[in-house]
Amino acid sequence: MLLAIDIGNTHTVIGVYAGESLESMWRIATSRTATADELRVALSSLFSLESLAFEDVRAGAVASVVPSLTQAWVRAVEDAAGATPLVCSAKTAEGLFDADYPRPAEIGADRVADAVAARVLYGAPVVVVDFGTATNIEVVDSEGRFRGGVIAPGVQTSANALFSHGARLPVIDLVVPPKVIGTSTVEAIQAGIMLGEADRVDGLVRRIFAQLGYEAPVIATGGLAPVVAPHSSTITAVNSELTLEGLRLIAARAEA
Ligand SMILES: Nc1ncnc2c1ncn2[C@@H]1O[C@H](COP(=O)(O)OP(=O)(O)O)[C@@H](O)[C@H]1O
Ligand SMILES: CC(C)(COP(=O)(O)O)[C@@H](O)C(=O)NCCC(=O)O
Ligand SMILES: [K+]
Repeated sequence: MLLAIDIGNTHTVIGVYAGESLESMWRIATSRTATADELRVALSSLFSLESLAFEDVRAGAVASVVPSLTQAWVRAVEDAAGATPLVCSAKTAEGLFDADYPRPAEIGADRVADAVAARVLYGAPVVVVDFGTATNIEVVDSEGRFRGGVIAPGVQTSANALFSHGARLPVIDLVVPPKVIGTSTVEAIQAGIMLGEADRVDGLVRRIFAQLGYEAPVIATGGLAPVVAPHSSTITAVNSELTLEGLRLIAARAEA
């Protein structure tokens, strides 16, 4: 089995693969100050919850965008599974990740994994929109090369900024309102945040197509993808496992 861990700024997603099949997937809160011991305890409870055994883990792969947690997770996987995980980056994904980009080392590991999975699973060209703490877009051109993309505030991040600066504004649920013209404060904010997000992505994707000179399938992933994607006119598929799939592909290639 492969233990794949995607450490995002808000959530850490943990996947257990048997070959190409994702057997278990858990989403836990990312705590920036967690220690390797705490992470090992978390891993061990999740494993026992589904009667999985550490002995069956043969390899690990980690994509981290939270530098303070990378080593803690590496140690937790080593302690639990006895295997040193591959740490995903533009460099360790070499062979699967071809970047036409000035400084590949600065690309977030989740973006590398997303781009790899999208190209392998959907072909090139392809665009990924990852709705997390940030809403980021990855562009893979018709030659299969990562060309760069977009980093914008994520849905919850934008909403938080609005609440903290508007003295009279209530906290809202991140759901899409029935109509764009809000007839209450809550609906008006939901229209601004949720429909605004779908339209912002569509506008950015159209600009990306214009720059490339051609269109491409657009794959949505990240916590809020299922909520926003139905309201977008450019997103063609939702794949909530895209980042984990990228880790699986990168780890498989590193082993071969
Ligand atoms: N399963 C879910 N259902 C609804 N909203 C979610 C879910 N998971 C995450 N979110 C929302 O998406 C935001 C960030 O998503 P996530 O993909 O976890 O970010 P990151 O990859 O940056 O950790 C969270 O702030 C939360 O509001
Ligand atoms: C863009 C990100 C903040 C997205 O993180 P997430 O929303 O998944 O928590 C992350 O990929 C990151 O820190 N990237 C480094 C900068 C870059 O990719 O250019
Ligand atoms: K993201």
